[in-house]
Amino acid sequence: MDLLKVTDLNKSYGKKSILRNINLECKVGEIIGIFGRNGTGKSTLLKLIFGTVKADSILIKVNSEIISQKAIIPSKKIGYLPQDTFLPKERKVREIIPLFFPNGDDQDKIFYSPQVSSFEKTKIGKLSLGQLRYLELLIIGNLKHQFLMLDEPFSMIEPIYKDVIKSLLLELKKTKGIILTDHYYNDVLQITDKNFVIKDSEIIEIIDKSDLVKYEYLRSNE
Ligand SMILES: Nc1ncnc2c1ncn2[C@@H]1O[C@H](COP(=O)(O)OP(=O)(O)OP(=O)(O)O)[C@@H](O)[C@H]1O
Repeated sequence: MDLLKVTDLNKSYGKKSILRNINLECKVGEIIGIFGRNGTGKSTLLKLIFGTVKADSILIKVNSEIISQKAIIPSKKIGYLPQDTFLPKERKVREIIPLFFPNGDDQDKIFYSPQVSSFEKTKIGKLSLGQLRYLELLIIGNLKHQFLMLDEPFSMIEPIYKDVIKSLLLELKKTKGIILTDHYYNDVLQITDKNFVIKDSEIIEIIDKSDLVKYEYLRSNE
C-alpha cells in the first residue's frame, strides 16, 4: 500500500510557533481526522503538505520518494480541497466537469455519480452548499492523486449531503489515503481510521471522543 510520510514539520509565523516537530503518516486505504480548536494550525498543516504554504522544515515522502514542497503540485500525488469554493459561480455544472475531465469515461463517472443528474443543469452559484461541496469532492476525488487533503468537507452542509459525502469518502479511501479536518467531529469520527488533535503546536493521536475532552477540544463527552 502506498504511504505518505511527513516528518520533522515545523512552521512559525514571526515568533509564533504554529506547528512543532509534527510527524504524520497516511496509507492508501486510511482516512485520518485532524481536530483542534480554531487557529491551532489544521488548515496550515494541510497547506504545508500540499505545498502552498512554505514550511520552516518538512520532509515529505511518498513511499521511498522524497518530494520537495515545490514538487508536490506538479507530482500530482497529493490533491487538496480548500476551505473556500474554487469553482466559477457563473458556469453550469455540466460545463465545469469537462474542464477537469477531458476524457469521456472520466466525465461519465461524475455525471453518473449519485445525485449529480438532479443538479447538472444548475449554475454553480445556485447550488445548495451541500451540492457544491459534494461536487467539489467528486471532482477532487476523481482526479488521479493518491492522497487527499480535505479542509472542512462537512462545514455548513445539510444532513442529507453529509451522508452522501461520507459515502463518497468511504468509496474514495479504497484507492486513496485521506487526511481531513472538520469541526463536525461526530461525522468525522464515523468515517476515520485514526484521529489526531493539535494542541499547543503539537499533534497527539487520540483513541476516541473522550480524548477530545481530555485535550480540551470538547467540553464534555456528549
Ligand atoms: N499568512 C499568515 N500569516 C500570519 N499568521 C497566519 C497566517 N495564516 C495563518 N496564520 C495563523 O496561524 C494560526 C493557524 O491558522 P489555521 O488557519 O491553520 O488554523 P485552523 O486550525 O485551521 O483554524 P480554524 O479551525 O479556525 O479553521 C492562526 O493563529 C492564524 O492566525
